[in-house]
Amino acid sequence: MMTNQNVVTHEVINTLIAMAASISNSTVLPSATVPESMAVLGGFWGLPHNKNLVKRLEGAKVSAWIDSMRASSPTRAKSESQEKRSWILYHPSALNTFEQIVYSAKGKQIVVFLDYDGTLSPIVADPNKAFMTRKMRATLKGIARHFPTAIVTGRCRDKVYNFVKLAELYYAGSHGMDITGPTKSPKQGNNNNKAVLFQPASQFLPMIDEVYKILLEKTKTVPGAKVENNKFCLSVHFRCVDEKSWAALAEKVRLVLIEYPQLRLTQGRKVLEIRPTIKWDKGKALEFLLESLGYENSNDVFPIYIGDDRTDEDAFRVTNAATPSLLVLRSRGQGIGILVSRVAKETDASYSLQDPSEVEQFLRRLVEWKRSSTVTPASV
Ligand SMILES: O=P(O)(O)OC[C@H]1O[C@H](O[C@H]2O[C@H](CO)[C@@H](O)[C@H](O)[C@H]2O)[C@H](O)[C@@H](O)[C@@H]1O
Repeated sequence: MMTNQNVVTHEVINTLIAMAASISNSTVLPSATVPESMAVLGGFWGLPHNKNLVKRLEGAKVSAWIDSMRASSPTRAKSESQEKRSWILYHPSALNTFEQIVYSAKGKQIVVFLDYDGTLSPIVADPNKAFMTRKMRATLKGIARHFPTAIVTGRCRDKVYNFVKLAELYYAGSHGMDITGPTKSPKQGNNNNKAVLFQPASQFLPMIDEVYKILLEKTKTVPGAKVENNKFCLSVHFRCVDEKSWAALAEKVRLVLIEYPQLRLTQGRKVLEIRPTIKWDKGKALEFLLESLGYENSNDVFPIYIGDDRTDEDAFRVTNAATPSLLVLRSRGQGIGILVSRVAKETDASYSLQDPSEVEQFLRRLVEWKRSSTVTPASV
């Protein structure tokens, strides 16, 4: 006999899939995908929904998003914990291991990839005021003089350009869905770089704009909530929202997204990010840029990727989905990922730095190392 407990509806399965995806890789799968293997669980699609169970699962999904946002922005109290002390053994400071890093890069072309928020600029309450220091800009200028350098960010490309203001860099905005090359040579000469422009999600622009307007409207009653239009993706900010209202805000976002199965959601530092379901992320952007620079299948390149957020894991992590010959960082076995964090976090990065000021120190040492290693005997 069928009881309420064993009634598993299509909707419940979809919610379960979305929850599992949200927990494992922050991905909301298209609602149409119900694995056949799960049908055997019940084999009774179309029977009345168990509304309480559905509600509980939907609530669990919202809680999973919130837990994930919390995990991305843990409190400082944990920074000196035992956990951090053992974590650092596996993710040593890139400053303390600098010599080892540059030794591995010997004879190879270093290419530098940098996330923006939390990596080049400190995290602040107002996303429009996430300025980087002059010192950081000067160091970045030096870096770009010696190595191809790209900013890879969830931000809108124009907005991040206005913060960084360096025309000699590559920019990959909207989580890598909006890529351009330098418009100026780092050495002030002619710009011989081939023009690079890649926008794999252009067809989603009208939908993103539509969802932006809906979210603005739906979230306006939640004090502190902000919705940011990052061109090919959106961010819903929780940082200035009372934690008691986080679940309600996340629920509003969930309800809007039900109507847009072509969009998916990821969690960052007190932010929910909404973007197209295309197979494109910061890792793919890194591969694309290496390829544009002529380093496809090359052993002579040493990419260094520095980032602080969950979305940077796509670049740290092994990926061989689209281009099996190109693997990201660890799997290339020749580059490194550096996580910027004061606390222990699960990561595929090999090294760590504590904050943007340590990132600046690391980059400055890289410039000094390059300068000293290219000094010719005649110029000494
Ligand atoms: O890939 P990123 O460059 O790290 O972009 C991720 C998000 O960064 C920004 O939000 C974060 O920084 C804000 C300013 O410090 C902070 O207020 C917010 O809480 C952080 O999540 C940016 O505003 C978002 O649009 C990006 O998605």
